[in-house]
Amino acid sequence: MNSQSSTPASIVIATRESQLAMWQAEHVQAILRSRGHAVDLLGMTTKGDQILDRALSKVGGKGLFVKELEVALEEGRADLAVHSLKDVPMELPEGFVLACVMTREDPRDAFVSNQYASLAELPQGAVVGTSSLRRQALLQALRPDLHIEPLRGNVNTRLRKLDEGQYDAIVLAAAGLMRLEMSDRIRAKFDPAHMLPAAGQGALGIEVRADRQDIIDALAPLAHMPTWLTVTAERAVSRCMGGSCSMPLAAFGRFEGDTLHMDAAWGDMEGQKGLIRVQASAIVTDFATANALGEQLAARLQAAGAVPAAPKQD
Ligand SMILES: NCc1[nH]cc(CCC(=O)O)c1CC(=O)O
Repeated sequence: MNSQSSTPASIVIATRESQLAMWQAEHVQAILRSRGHAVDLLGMTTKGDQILDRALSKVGGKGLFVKELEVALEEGRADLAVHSLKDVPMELPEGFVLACVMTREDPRDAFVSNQYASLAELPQGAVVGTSSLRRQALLQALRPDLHIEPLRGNVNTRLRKLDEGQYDAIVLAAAGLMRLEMSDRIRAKFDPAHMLPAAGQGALGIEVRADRQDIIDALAPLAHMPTWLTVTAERAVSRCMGGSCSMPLAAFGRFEGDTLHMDAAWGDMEGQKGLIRVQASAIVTDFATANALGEQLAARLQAAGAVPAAPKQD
C-alpha cells in the first residue's frame, strides 16, 4: 500500500467493546473531532474468530486483543487503535508504530473494598483478589499474611466478584476506575513507593500502521512528551527484562524538571530472592536518553539478582 501524506477525510478508530476500551476510543474521537476531523468507531467483538489466518500469521506480539485491532489496521478497515499502554507488548509487530502517547491519568494502583478502608486495615489472612504477578509480589512484600487469590475479567467483572463476597479487597488501576466514573469505589490509592505501578500504567498509546504518515501527522498534537518519555523509560526496563505479564515487574518514572527519577522492582517467582528494588535518575530529554535510563535500571535489577526472561533476538 502506498504511503499517504494528505489530511485524512475521515478517521476510523478500531476498538474493543469493553466499557474501558470504548471510553478510551471515544476520548480520542472527541479530541480529534474538536480538531476538525470526522471520526468513526469500528467496534470489534471478542478475539480469535475475526482474525483471518493470513493476517494472524503476520502479526506477532502477545495480547490477542491487540492483534485483532492490528488486523483491522493492516486491512485498512481502520486507521488507528487506542490502547492502555500497559497492555501493549514492548515490541510492536513489524509495520506498526506508536504514533503518540497521551497525557497520563493517575498511574497508581487503587485499593478497593466494601469493608476496609486501606491495606493496613485488612485483618490477618484476609483474601485479596488480583491476577497480576506484579501486584501479588508487591502485596506479599507488604503483607506476607494475606491470601492472594486469582481475579480475572474486565474492570466490571472484577468489581462484581468483589461485591459477591469472594474477596475482602481487590487491587485495580486507579486510571481505569476513574475513566469509568467509578472513583467512588476507590478506598485508597497506594503510594507508588509501596505498590510500584506497571510500565505505562494510566497512559494511552495510539497505534497506527507505520506507512500512514497522514494519520501520524493528525495525531501529533495529541502527544504529551513528558509522558511519552517517561513511559519509554519504563517500557525499556520491561523490554530489557524480557518482561511480559508472566513476570512480576514494575517500573515507574516521574519528572522533576528535566530529571527523570525511576523506580523498578522485580519479584522472584520462586520466592527465594523476594522482591528486588532499584532506583536511578538521569536527565532525560529525548527517546535515546529515556531508553538508556530504562536499560540502566534493568541492568541494576539484574546485578541485584533479577533474572531476565529468554532474550529476544533482534
Ligand atoms: N490489564 C488490564 C488493564 N489494562 C489497563 C487497565 C487500567 C487503565 C490503565 O492502566 O491505563 C487495566 C485494568 C487494571 O489493571 O486494573
